[in-house]
Amino acid sequence: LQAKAKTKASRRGNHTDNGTKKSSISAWLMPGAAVAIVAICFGICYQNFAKDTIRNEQVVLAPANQSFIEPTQRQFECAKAYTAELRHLRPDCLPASCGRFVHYGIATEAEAAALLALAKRGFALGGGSGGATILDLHSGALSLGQKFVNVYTVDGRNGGRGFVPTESERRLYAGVVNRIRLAVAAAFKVSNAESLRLTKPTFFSRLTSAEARTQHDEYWHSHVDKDTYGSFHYTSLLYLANYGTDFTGGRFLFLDSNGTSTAFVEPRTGRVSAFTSGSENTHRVERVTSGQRFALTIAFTCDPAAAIDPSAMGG
Ligand SMILES: O=C(O)CCC(=O)C(=O)O
Ligand SMILES: [Fe+2]
Repeated sequence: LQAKAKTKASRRGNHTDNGTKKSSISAWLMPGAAVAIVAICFGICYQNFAKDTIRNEQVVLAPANQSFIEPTQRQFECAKAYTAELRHLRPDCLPASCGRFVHYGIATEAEAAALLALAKRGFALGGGSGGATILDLHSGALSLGQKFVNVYTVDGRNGGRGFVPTESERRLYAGVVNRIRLAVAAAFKVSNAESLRLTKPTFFSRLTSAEARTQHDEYWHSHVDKDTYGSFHYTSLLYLANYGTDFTGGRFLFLDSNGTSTAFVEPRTGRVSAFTSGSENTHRVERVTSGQRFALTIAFTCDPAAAIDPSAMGG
């Protein structure tokens, strides 16, 4: 994992974002590796494109930079490269239009609490030395200091790092993944929901205001998930902490092509934010200024070769 992380870090050095370096967190998350991170939310403000919600509630248009607290959805055109890739891969996985939504009720508060407990049990076995700690449920990659360990393969008796999700935690995770998958397919009017498959990395993140020690800690850079993670076509975030009480800062910002924030999401326990993963949804997470921000990243791919089994924790 360390080697992979280093490879990622070096690759990352080649990326630019308006002349500045790109997210280090993004670097960890590249395929095969450990993981990475970051965060955020889902806001909104594409008032010109507002259309409807997945429940057909009336949408209240908001001025730029205002967040949406109630379930809501925005639709707009996909980036050309995104559409071209999906059309080639699997046309029945294409969204009717690209967009983003924020929703409650996909996971109950009790379920979010149980997932947070699972995350904390894993994080207790490691912890990054900077502001970002991630635990990839699929690969087992866990931040430890400035490196990563594998919580599944490290011998718990010798290393004290055995991580064993219970059967009920495995079922909970797989159930939440499935519900989000169906919500994403419905929201974006994907003609064949079965064409959407979970992909990696799928990880818990804990973000704080601690000073960055490695590039992986720099979770606040602007990025496009499709570019960062390769296999992501639909990104979802299940938040496990509350903006304003558990932590400050740390909102999820959607950015326009000038890098200006046009909408944001305030993380709230149980809130699910989901969006198509192309450059139509360029985003970043604000730096956390106090407290701890917990989230679970669950993403879906249209590429059968990049699909993973939600119950296959540890590979
Ligand atoms: O945690 C979040 O709200 C967003 C994280 C993010 O952008 C990412 O992991 O790529
Ligand atoms: Fe992202």
